[in-house]
Amino acid sequence: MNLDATAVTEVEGVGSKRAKDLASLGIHSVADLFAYFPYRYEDFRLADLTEAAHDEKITLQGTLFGTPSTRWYGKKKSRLTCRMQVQGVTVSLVWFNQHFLKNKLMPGQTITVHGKWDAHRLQMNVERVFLSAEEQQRQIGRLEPVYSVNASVTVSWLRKTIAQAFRQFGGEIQECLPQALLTRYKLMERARAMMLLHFPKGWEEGRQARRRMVYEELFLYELKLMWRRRLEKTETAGIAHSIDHQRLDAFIADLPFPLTAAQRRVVDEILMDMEEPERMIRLLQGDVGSGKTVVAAIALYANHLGGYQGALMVPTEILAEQHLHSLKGLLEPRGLRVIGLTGGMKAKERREAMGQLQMGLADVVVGTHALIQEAVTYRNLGLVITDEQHRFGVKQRGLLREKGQNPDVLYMTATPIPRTMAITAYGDMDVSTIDELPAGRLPVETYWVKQDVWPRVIQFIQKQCQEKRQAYVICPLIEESEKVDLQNAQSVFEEIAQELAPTRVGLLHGKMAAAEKDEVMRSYAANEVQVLVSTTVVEVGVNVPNATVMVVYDADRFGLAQLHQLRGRVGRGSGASTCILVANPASETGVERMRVMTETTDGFEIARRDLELRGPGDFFGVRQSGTPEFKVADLMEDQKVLEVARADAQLLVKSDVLWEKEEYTPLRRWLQAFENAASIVD
Ligand SMILES: Nc1ncnc2c1ncn2[C@@H]1O[C@H](COP(=O)(O)OP(=O)(O)OP(=O)(O)O)[C@@H](O)[C@H]1O
Repeated sequence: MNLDATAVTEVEGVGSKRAKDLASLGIHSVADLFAYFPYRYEDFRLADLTEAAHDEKITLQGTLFGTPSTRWYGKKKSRLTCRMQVQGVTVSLVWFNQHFLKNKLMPGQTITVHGKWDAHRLQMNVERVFLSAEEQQRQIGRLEPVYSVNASVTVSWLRKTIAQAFRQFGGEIQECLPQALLTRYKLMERARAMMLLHFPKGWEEGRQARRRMVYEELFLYELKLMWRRRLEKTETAGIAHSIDHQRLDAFIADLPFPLTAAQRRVVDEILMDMEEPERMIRLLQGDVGSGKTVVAAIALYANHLGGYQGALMVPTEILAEQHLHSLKGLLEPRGLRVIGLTGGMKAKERREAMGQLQMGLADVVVGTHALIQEAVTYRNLGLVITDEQHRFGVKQRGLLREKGQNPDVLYMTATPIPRTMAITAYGDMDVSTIDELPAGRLPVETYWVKQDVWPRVIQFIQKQCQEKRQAYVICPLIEESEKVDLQNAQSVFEEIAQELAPTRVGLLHGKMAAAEKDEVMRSYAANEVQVLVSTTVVEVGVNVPNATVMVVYDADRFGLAQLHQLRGRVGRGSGASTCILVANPASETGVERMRVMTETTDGFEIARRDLELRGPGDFFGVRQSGTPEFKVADLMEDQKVLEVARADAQLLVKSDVLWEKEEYTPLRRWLQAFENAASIVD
């Protein structure tokens, strides 16, 4: 029996109305119902009063004494109190708006209560009460599942429905993991684990059930990634680039600076991949300012030497402009033709650029998403380098494949992420890391100041400008408060322009026309404008090495990853740089963020602290879409399991047993179903 194909209406007590309610929670089949796990458990084990923590929910059993009393607040609101002797201590019980209980509470009676414990007043705010002996016996020691529900479904109805589903269909739950893995990790069977996750008999059993389901979830996830990678690598043959190493080495030797050891290493990794006939799908991660652009330029040149066109795709037009400029500088002296292609270009220019790509007149193109739109065709695209921000997913790779192109792909990310995150987010890629900054870089001195010293911050900027340095002043802008934020940026701009006159100050924000933005950015890069007041459009990738001051206004409104990116806009040359965070944080997290920023400039460390402060869900929410929400696994807690599951999946994808042994049939089916779907979904 296929539980995925069994509708919830097959469960007794679920009619079409109820099925609709369940659908609103994303539950359609019996399998969905089983996989709708509780997010926590109500604990009905009796608490030890000496250990009960303040504000925690606990369960107590004791003997009532004295008479309960009710106090009324108006006609509807009441507060019922009663005293109870528990483990030799007198505690007070409080019920809100349940005056009708008064007659049921008899002095001398033993009852069990559950609710929030106030350890200072020795008082419980009672949520559940169990009066009869049978009721108490049934409830004490239980762990009751709590589900996330909405207005149309209650927790208790869901609990009952899931229990009913187990009675009818629990026996149909199929094992999906091979026996070898179950034995190796002493994992319990799938059916039992699912049952116990919903209805644990005790904590230890619950823990074991969870362990099993976490492993399964992470293993299947990794297996899917490994499988996708294998499909892409083997079934779609890549390009075995033939690279003229002599000319490439000459190019590298002619760069204005020697490569760092880390750059050299990642260049070798990339070249090796390119020379292989298998398709390259590689992630290049490096901290801000670590010099990824030049690595990209080298790869593009190598690709050209093998006779192919290359593309560099970036998230904003400003960046496209900047990279176009620097790639032209590096590659045109070598005889390459480098062109730009963005959505903001005039129709005629666009047509011209597209024509050059189609005819093979252009060797390298730099642009935004416009690069892979349907109308754009390439003569022979051999390498696409792209930015993490708009992940060039399976869908986009498919788009190119449909055009008969199967280029190598290199992703660049300036948000270094901890290893576990990299494994989950980029599990289907190889990873190269630049873990070293160019020599001579001074760490950016970072200060956190309160808003009342703003005039002194302006003075500081002025002083730097007198020394011919440049400064950024960044103001937050978010959609919800866009209007006010824009006004704010505007008035900060006016204030600074006035204070610093005749120093030239520029303003940049996302609402400006593309040409206007380009012009402001160009004049800033050329040092015609010395101070740039901007909303976050400069966050990623902008490179103006002469800028040495970064002021972030209302810094607590930015996340850590963003602050790190912003700070990375300075300290890109040999001059000493300063970052000033102006903030009066309203929350503890805000304070903590400021603290982290002043304590470290290491992007990996900041990513780790960010993760601690926000939890992985959020981390991905901002940076990545398309990263899975796990049902049971928790990336922070289950890192080790993830690593193990990944290694197991990697091994299995390469091994023959997957295809030959009977016990692997469920996994095989699962992968094949996924293979069929892979062409439709990303
Ligand atoms: N090996 C090197 N030695 C000295 N300077 C270097 C070296 N590599 C790169 N640079 C310079 O360092 C600066 C930063 O490089 P780049 O713009 O490539 O950084 P990035 O890794 O793209 O950083 P971000 O992600 O912050 O934009 C540039 O001005 C570049 O010319």
